[in-house]
Amino acid sequence: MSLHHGKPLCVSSIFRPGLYDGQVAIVTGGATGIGKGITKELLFLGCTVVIASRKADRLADGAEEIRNWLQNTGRQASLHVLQCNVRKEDEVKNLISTTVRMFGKLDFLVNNGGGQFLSSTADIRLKGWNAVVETNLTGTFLLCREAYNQWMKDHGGVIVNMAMDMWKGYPFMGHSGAARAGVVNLTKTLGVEWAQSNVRVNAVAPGSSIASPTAAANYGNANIFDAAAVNIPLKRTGTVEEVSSAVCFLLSPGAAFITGETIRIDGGQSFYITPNFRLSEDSKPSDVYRWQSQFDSDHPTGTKSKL
Ligand SMILES: CCC/C=C/C(=O)SCCNC(=O)CCNC(=O)[C@H](O)C(C)(C)COP(=O)([O-])OP(=O)([O-])OC[C@H]1O[C@@H](n2cnc3c(N)ncnc32)[C@H](O)[C@@H]1OP(=O)([O-])[O-]
Ligand SMILES: NC(=O)C1=CN([C@@H]2O[C@H](COP(=O)(O)OP(=O)(O)OC[C@H]3O[C@@H](n4cnc5c(N)ncnc54)[C@H](OP(=O)(O)O)[C@@H]3O)[C@@H](O)[C@H]2O)C=CC1
Repeated sequence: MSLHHGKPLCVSSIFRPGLYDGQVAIVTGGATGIGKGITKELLFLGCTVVIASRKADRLADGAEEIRNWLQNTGRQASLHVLQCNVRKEDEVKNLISTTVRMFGKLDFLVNNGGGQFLSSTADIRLKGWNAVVETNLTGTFLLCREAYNQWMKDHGGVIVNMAMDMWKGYPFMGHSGAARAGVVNLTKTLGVEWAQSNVRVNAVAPGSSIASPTAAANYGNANIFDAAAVNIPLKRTGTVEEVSSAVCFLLSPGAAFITGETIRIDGGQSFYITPNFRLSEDSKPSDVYRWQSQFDSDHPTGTKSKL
């Protein structure tokens, strides 16, 4: 246990220290929110981690914070930063080839980077639809394909993709719901196709409830995640650590016989009834369709013929 301002810093990864010694991982979106949590835990467990996303300043700030955090645990971070927009094929190719060149291998890929904006589906412009689908589905596809073709096909590896609570559709995030459903399906396909190369491919599906300041800023509402708690059977929002531990499990030998799977991390939210974003209270009941009885002669459109 190391000291932090004279006090022991409590680090509580459930996994054994050194579990990922000598391993190399890429975590997209690894400088903020959930991705930062995953990066910290992988580093703490001994992994070399490359974090990658669009914004250089975000990557630099996140890396500095992570390095300081890890130093307080008494470990040296093998943390590296590469700029990459997952929507750009050349940048994805470069991310994988640079990582393999620098570290000699690639054991883990965590496709965490992504997101969307809130909008009724009727109002989404084609450019916005494409931006969200390219970020979440096409970006995941490109990273998986390049990781496989450039390294994992011949050496094995583990991939974890990011889905969301879109199981009942996702009102006001129709673009992302559709893209993440695609990610879940792609995960199953790759789990089967790449099993022959000893590559496992799984996903996690956090509920709409993993509080992080960067995520909340995306919606211009710092409290957006608090509203979710009433809809969660476990009666609270989730933490980045709770997503990270599921990711670390899927990457670990403990999950050696799991592939093509998506794990829900949502406190039971997706099995419960209410979505985060509700329809207008003004909406009227919909039209009813029913058979009319042959005796219903009073009904203006009733039929007297036998059904
Ligand atoms: C809370 C519930 C659960 C939370 C789950 C989470 O995931 S938390 C994680 C939360 N974190 C994240 O989600 C972070 C990552 N997310 C993002 O960076 C963005 O949401 C992105 C995915 C749209 C990419 O953005 P970008 O800047 O690279 O995109 P671009 O410049 O290439 O073109 C974009 C086009 O999309 C449209 N459009 C964009 N915004 C809006 C809007 N507010 N309104 C309407 N439309 C909007 C617009 O058409 C625009 O083009 P235009 O018509 O203006 O020429
Ligand atoms: N928080 C939640 O409740 C939930 C989150 N999720 C998903 O989990 C993931 C992490 O979200 P969270 O940490 O909460 O939110 P953040 O907004 O903090 O994280 C999003 C990350 O993705 C990166 N990113 C966005 N677009 C791209 C791109 N085109 N190329 C590369 N990187 C990109 C961003 O970095 P940069 O801006 O530098 O590119 C940022 O680091 C996302 O996919 C999100 O949609 C899913 C369900 C629920």
